[in-house]
Amino acid sequence: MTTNAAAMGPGAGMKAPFVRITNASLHYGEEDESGSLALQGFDLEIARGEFVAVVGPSGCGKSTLMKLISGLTPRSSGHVTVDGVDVVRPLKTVGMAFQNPALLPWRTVLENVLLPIQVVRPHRTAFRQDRAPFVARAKALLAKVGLTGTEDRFGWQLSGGMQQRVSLCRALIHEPEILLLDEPFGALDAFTREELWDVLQTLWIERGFTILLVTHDLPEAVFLASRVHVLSSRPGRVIYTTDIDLSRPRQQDAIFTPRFVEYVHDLRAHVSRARQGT
Ligand SMILES: Nc1ncnc2c1ncn2[C@@H]1O[C@H](COP(=O)(O)OP(=O)(O)OP(=O)(O)O)[C@@H](O)[C@H]1O
Repeated sequence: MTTNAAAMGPGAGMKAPFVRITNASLHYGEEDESGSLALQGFDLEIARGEFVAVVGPSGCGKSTLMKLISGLTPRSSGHVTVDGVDVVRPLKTVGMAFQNPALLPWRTVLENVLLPIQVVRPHRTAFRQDRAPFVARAKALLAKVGLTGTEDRFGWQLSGGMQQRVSLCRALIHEPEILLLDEPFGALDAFTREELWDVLQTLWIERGFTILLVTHDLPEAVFLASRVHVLSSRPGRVIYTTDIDLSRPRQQDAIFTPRFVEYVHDLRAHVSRARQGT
């Protein structure tokens, strides 16, 4: 593995793992044949501020990994800690975005972005007392992703790419320490997707939070992440890890360079082997 600090970005050089998963398993339902063993013998460490991507065959447990780290579904065995805290219930320090932006249609863009603040303690109480700082924060985030002027519109009045930008703002409004992204750009056309790569990379470079990105798109993983993990077929575990030693900020042209293509080919070979179970 390579460890070029310039390429690794804000999280580079920080040793203590922010996320630590040790020999974890996650079993849905009963632990007999009626259930489903999604993850087994799972080990993973993510440094604070690191941008990590996870790729692997369909159904190998990538989304389950998100649930494991966020505490939405508890592990069946092993250890999972985030910032040294045992994950046994849903964490408040997590922001999440999915392939489907799932904006509430009766709420405006601004109200959608503010939703986590209105739901999650302790922000809820502070919000009731004084909305202004939160509204200012939401507007600043919308400006950051190029959506100034859309605050009073509804999600269904926006394009898919714009909705996904709103979803990113909603995931970030409570200033989470870790952002979990489950194929957030999977439903978008190629040009919009690449625009959002830039938006996400800029947000990460500026704010330095930890990101775990699940994606089927290998160029997306290589463009965005500093480290990519490949999972085995179900039950998933990490079978291959590579550091992406490309300088930041990465430009769209980078995807045509031989080194970029080499990373993608290497990952494709490992995912292909994982699919075949070899
Ligand atoms: N709530 C659930 N109850 C039972 N089994 C589940 C549940 N959620 C996921 N599974 C099973 O766990 C396994 C891993 O699912 P998961 O969604 O984590 O995979 P994935 O890698 O994200 O899939 P994909 O790449 O297709 O999105 C699959 O076999 C799936 O059917």
